[in-house]
Amino acid sequence: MPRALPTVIPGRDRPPTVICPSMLSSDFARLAEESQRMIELGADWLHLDVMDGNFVPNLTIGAPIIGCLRKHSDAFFDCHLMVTNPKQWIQDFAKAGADMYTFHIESVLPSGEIESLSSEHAHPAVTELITLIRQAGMHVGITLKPETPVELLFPYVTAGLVDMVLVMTVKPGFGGQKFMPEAAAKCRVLRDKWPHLLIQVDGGVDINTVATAAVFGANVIVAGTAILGASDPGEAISTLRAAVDKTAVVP
Ligand SMILES: O=C(CO)[C@@H](O)[C@H](O)COP(=O)(O)O
Repeated sequence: MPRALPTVIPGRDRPPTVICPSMLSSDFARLAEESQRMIELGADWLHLDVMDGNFVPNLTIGAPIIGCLRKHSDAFFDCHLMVTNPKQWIQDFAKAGADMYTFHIESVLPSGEIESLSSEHAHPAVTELITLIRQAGMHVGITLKPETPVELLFPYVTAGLVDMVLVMTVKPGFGGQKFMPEAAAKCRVLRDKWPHLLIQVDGGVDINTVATAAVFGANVIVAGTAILGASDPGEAISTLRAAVDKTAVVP
């Protein structure tokens, strides 16, 4: 069983704020220590970026490292798969102790077809992948690159097939890039349609840009440089959380 997802607080217009340091910005040689430190400083989840050097031009960690980390941490492992074949790694990640398995829709849909695909009908390859992730005992996250239309995700959210949508606010592949507000605007479209959906943003999120993401409706915040690169990461976590909480309407 994966660790539980946050539940909606009565009277609030969206699910609770979840702060996820991106461990891509940590010293990988000290991953266990750094992960422990993030949780002690108030982080909710650990965001683990998995890159295969093919889907994106960078290579990071895979299931073996995540399995090693699991021996040192009971935290929620939020795994973002930037890989060409997400189906290939499902069992390995489930065994390694991943809680959330977030895949890119672009890695499942044939690239030449993305523009012409319907936003009304689910694609069988995507639903099959979602079923396999769930059967393996993980929560399901779906994500998209900044240039991919958000409407392509609608069939899976409408059908209640996914637990979280990750809106990428940079081109996936590297930490330390500039936040793209036009990509973050996809959160508004999702939040208006699904008030209780977990909506995650990732890429260039810091104390200056987080309010934009939160006003658009994001409640799950990934930050690498802004937390792990801060002189006081605990303060950075609190500041990000407070900025998001401030935008949540309490009637
Ligand atoms: O997935 C990615 C990059 O592809 C991110 O998780 C980055 O690691 C975020 O880093 P910052 O932009 O916050 O430095």
